[in-house]
Amino acid sequence: MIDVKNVTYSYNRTPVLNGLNLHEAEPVITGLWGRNGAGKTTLMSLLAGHFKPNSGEIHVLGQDPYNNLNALENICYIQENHPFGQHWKMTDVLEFGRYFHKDWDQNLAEHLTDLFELPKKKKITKFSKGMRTAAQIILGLASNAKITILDEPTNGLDAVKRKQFYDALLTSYEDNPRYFLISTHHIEEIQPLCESLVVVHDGHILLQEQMDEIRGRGIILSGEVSSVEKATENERVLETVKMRSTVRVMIDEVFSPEWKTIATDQNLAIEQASLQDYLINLTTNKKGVQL
Ligand SMILES: Nc1ncnc2c1ncn2[C@@H]1O[C@H](COP(=O)(O)OP(=O)(O)OP(=O)(O)O)[C@@H](O)[C@H]1O
Repeated sequence: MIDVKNVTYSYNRTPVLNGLNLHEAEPVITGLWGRNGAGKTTLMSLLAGHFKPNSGEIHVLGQDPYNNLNALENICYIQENHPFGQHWKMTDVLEFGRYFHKDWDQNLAEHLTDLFELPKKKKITKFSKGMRTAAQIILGLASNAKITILDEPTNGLDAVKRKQFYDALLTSYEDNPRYFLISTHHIEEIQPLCESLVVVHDGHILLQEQMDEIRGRGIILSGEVSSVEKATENERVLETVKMRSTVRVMIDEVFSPEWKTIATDQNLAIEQASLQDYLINLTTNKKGVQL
């Protein structure tokens, strides 16, 4: 579905993506995570054909998306602040969607407009932030595009609306499996929806894995310094927090019965790291924090 090979991209000679590779052959809901400025939006813009890579190749459904109307027929990219026309109302948004997306689902668009309680006759410029976001979501889901890219789609949505969006996304995906790439800073919340996760860091893909596998990663051990050191001496330590005579470390391992046994043997407390904390530690160097 998408194939990104060795792509580099710079803004005014400042490199942002640096030999980035990403491949996905099947329809899947993929979460895209990275720290601020990691390059998520740049990657999404390249996939949507908005930019041309400085070097490397991008193929979306077998075609180079840059300046390619044929390829763009199958791509729906909803930016964080999607540009709506100055005088647009919801009826214009739905009209726009119907015009630009050949697989547009008008019934779904109408249903979601009602579900999100969006007034049809009010100008989008007069919408609240959450209402604008909901309008963007409607464009993204009802497009039915084979490649649907959503940049921070839940920004400004309250908890009820976020749940409605997740349910609508899953139902729409079950009806019509396609490639969804969804960038987020709130990985804990969207991880149940995602079958895979891509992490961008330092201009390349740090991780591309099945969500089920990543969910199990990150173990936190705490106890006496010497016992923790013994248990973790051959491990990749992602974070160390010293508290007088005890220490708390996160290691890059899968939470397992074997590790529970090791912890019990060494008289250590053990817990599974949250996905968010694991990813933050994977992309920062927080070793040696002293409390
Ligand atoms: N139009 C631009 N001109 C110059 N530099 C830019 C431009 N857009 C982005 N950048 C820079 O490129 C880098 C990557 O930005 P990008 O928006 O792709 O990151 P991101 O992962 O989406 O970040 P965030 O999570 O903060 O939205 C940042 O250092 C940013 O300052």
